[in-house]
Amino acid sequence: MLLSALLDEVQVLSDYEDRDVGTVVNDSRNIKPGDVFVCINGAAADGHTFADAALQKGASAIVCERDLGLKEQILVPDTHLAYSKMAANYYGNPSKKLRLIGVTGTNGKTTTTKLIKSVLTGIGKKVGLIGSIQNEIGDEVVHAEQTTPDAMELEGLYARMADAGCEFCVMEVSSHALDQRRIGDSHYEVAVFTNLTQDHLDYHKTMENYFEAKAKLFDICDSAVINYDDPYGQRLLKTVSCPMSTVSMESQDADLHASDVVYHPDGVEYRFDYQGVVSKVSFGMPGIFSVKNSLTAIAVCLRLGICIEKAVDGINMAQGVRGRSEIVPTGRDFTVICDHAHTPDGLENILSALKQTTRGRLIALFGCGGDRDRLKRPLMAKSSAKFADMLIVTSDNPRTEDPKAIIDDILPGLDGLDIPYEVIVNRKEAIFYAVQNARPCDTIVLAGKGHEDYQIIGHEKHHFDEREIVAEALKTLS
Ligand SMILES: CC(=O)N[C@H]1[C@@H](OP(=O)(O)OP(=O)(O)OC[C@H]2O[C@@H](n3ccc(=O)[nH]c3=O)[C@H](O)[C@@H]2O)O[C@H](CO)[C@@H](O)[C@@H]1O[C@H](C)C(=O)N[C@@H](C)C(=O)N[C@H](CCC(=O)O)C(=O)O
Ligand SMILES: Nc1ncnc2c1ncn2[C@@H]1O[C@H](COP(=O)(O)OP(=O)(O)OP(=O)(O)O)[C@@H](O)[C@H]1O
Ligand SMILES: N[C@H](CCC[C@H](N)C(=O)O)C(=O)O
Ligand SMILES: [Mg+2]
Repeated sequence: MLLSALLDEVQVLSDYEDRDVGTVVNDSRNIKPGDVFVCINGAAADGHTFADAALQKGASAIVCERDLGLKEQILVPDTHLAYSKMAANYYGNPSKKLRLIGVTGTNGKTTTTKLIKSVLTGIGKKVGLIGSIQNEIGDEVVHAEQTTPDAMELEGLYARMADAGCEFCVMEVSSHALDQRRIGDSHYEVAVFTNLTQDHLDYHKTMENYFEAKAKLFDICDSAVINYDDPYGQRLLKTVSCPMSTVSMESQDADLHASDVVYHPDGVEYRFDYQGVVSKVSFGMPGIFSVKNSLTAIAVCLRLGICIEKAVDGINMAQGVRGRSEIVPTGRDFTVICDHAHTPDGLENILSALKQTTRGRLIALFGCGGDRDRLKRPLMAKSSAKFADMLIVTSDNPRTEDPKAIIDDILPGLDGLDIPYEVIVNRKEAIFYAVQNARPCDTIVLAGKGHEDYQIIGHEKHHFDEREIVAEALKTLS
């Protein structure tokens, strides 16, 4: 591809000689001869320091933000932006061939995107999906390493979706991706805001920065669906200028308002009113957030022009989502639930929901991810203690942190609270303990890892599937 074509619509501040180049790469370790290396000043390193290494591996051009004194350099004002635009150019701007739906918010992105895809697929549409569990091109599954992938991977996925005939792409848009401009010039037919509660302050530092990152999605969309009950949702309502629908469980002022909610151990039922038409939903995932996420998915479908009956039918037929309130079979008189709650708000939601349907003790097993927001750790303990009868504090993905030090950050959240708890650092041993000590009618919630089938210790991923571990633990029972 010609360098000039790759740089189409990229603001370039220096002269360069046009030539054929290879692909666009932002990691010097992956350079092949002829590639263009883009220097990104990241959280852990400054890509500009790897320009020489990239040249030694045969890079044909170096895109950078500051003068490196190299004849191969191409100066741009913002390399994040240049990288994502070059990625789009490399793949022929495939997002323009798709109807994009972007979902952002602290919790509920994976569940809501899955539900939207489910409704669209149910009416015969071919749909791509990008998110934390996996990426999907119709029925084809593509491994996902991140919630919102790096720009080259993202544009590559868009291209595969467009080639495969997908009309829609439903995607989770993380605050990191918005901040790092991984999504480039993607433009969304519908942008969705689920909620904003504490997470990722290691990266964003303040809730205000975190909110501002999320709010960027609403500058690049044709229409929006916003959670009316969330204080940050209320702030968005005042600033977003495109057409929008609001969803609420609390206020009749919202465009879609859920009422007459009935919680079952395995699902929810509710009614909602939309422009004077009352519809009834019966959705097979439990908990208050299942009402919120399904109502949000319905609002998105209405924005896409799908009729209300088809949207509601789609939700009524939708399957649960892996690792979200997932019941792990035990064949015993106690229940094990595997859930991805990994924030104070997520834990409060799952545990308050299960409290209503648990006749025995509600036991919450959780840890906190390493190399992630430290400030949320004691708050997660406090949230769990609000509704659980007993806690088992253990590890999540310790990553490069000492698991015991993470637990030391969690425990102060329990100071002064009268709740029994056990600390078992090894998560497998903790799950064994929970299963071996379960009593009739207890519910054990394995929180935090959900769909993950691995545990990250240091920089390594080890196979760790909670469903398998529960099955192993059950075999030890008499
Ligand atoms: C904090 C964060 O988001 N970091 C992401 C970011 O890395 P970065 O730009 O900060 O990279 P860096 O390590 O500082 O290096 C700077 C530059 O030097 C380059 N480099 C580095 C070393 C070298 O030898 N040569 C070289 O060229 C790097 O490739 C990079 O371009 O860009 C990288 C490429 O896209 C990502 O892989 C990386 O994700 C890291 C692994 C990560 O853990 N991200 C998490 C926090 C994340 O993004 N999570 C959200 C989920 C949020 C949610 O929904 O809850 C997500 O969207 O997945
Ligand atoms: N609307 C919601 N509000 C609050 N909590 C929710 C909501 N939906 C789901 N949850 C809780 O949060 C957990 C994570 O949900 P989900 O995976 O859908 O969120 P996410 O935004 O995709 O998370 P991630 O940050 O990992 O991408 C669920 O397992 C559930 O416990
Ligand atoms: N998308 C979230 C997922 C967290 C999952 C939890 N298991 C953890 O490792 O903290 C993150 O990357 O922060
Ligand atoms: Mg997700």
